[in-house]
Amino acid sequence: MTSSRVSVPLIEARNITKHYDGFTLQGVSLTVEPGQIVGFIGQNGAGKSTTIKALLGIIGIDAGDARILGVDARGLSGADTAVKERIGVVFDTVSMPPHIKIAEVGKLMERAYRNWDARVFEGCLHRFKLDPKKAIKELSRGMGMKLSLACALAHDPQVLILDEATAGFDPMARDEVLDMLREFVAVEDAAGNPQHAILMSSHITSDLDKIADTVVCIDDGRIVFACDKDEICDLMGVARCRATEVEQVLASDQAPSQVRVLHHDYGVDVLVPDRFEFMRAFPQIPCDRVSIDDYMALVLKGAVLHPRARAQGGGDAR
Ligand SMILES: Nc1ncnc2c1ncn2[C@@H]1O[C@H](COP(=O)(O)OP(=O)(O)OP(=O)(O)O)[C@@H](O)[C@H]1O
Repeated sequence: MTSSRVSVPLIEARNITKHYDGFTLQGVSLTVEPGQIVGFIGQNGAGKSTTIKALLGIIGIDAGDARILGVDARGLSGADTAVKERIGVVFDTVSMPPHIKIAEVGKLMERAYRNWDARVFEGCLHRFKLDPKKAIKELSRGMGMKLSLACALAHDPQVLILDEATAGFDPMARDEVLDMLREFVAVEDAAGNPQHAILMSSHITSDLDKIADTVVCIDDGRIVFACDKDEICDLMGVARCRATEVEQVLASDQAPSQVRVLHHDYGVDVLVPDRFEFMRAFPQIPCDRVSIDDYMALVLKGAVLHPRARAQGGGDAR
């Protein structure tokens, strides 16, 4: 942020609850500030799409508060078109009539959106190598997603909400899309204040490693962590220990009050808060950069040990 101005979240969920038979979204809170890309992760069925639909007012919520651009999600469908135009949404499926051609999509969108920018749309088609003469039914899944993203960007949104929208991209297209998302979120007003933000759910955590500022993880309807991505990926480490080395690490002054560990057949992964300090203290133990996948596995499947409590006669806990 280049300004000391207090920024208002562009997307905000506060304690949202939604009950389905067999699943409950339980007090989900998340915020996306101007200039931020927030990655939303979690296992299949964890509640990502339900949260996104609740934020967009596509489904009703039982309790809590969901807002985009300050507008209550409950009133979003009836909101001013000007508000809806400022929200770009891409799901993992294309919901357009199968027989129409890409060029016709542009014409239809031009009529639907006041701020439609045909040059942005055509620029996206060019970058994505999409042929305007192709019909929707002739597009592969990845091509359909590219078209949806082109449409979302061309109506000049302030926020982009992407639900598994990068799943169909090949590696080259993926890098192109990540660049476009970075460009989108870098837009500032004349005073240098960021104007745009992105919330994107994804199972492709390597994409989030590259572009997310914050990573929010949901599991079984609850938020389990919301972390600064750089803190995970740049500072933390995962020490690949043998069983005997774990005791050594836990007994050291370096050990924090809680240590997350994940047992494998071949050893034990130990999450360390500062991998550079750890490598100085234990040069013989390999310690890697933590990927978002590693961190999620350690949090969701690992155990928490309390070395200091153990030293004083306490035990281990989940
Ligand atoms: N309309 C619905 N009626 C009943 N249950 C639903 C409905 N929509 C979603 N669910 C349930 O809510 C839970 C969360 O689903 P959701 O689609 O939010 O998960 P997700 O995290 O997006 O998963 P994935 O990564 O597989 O897309 C699942 O158990 C799902 O079966």
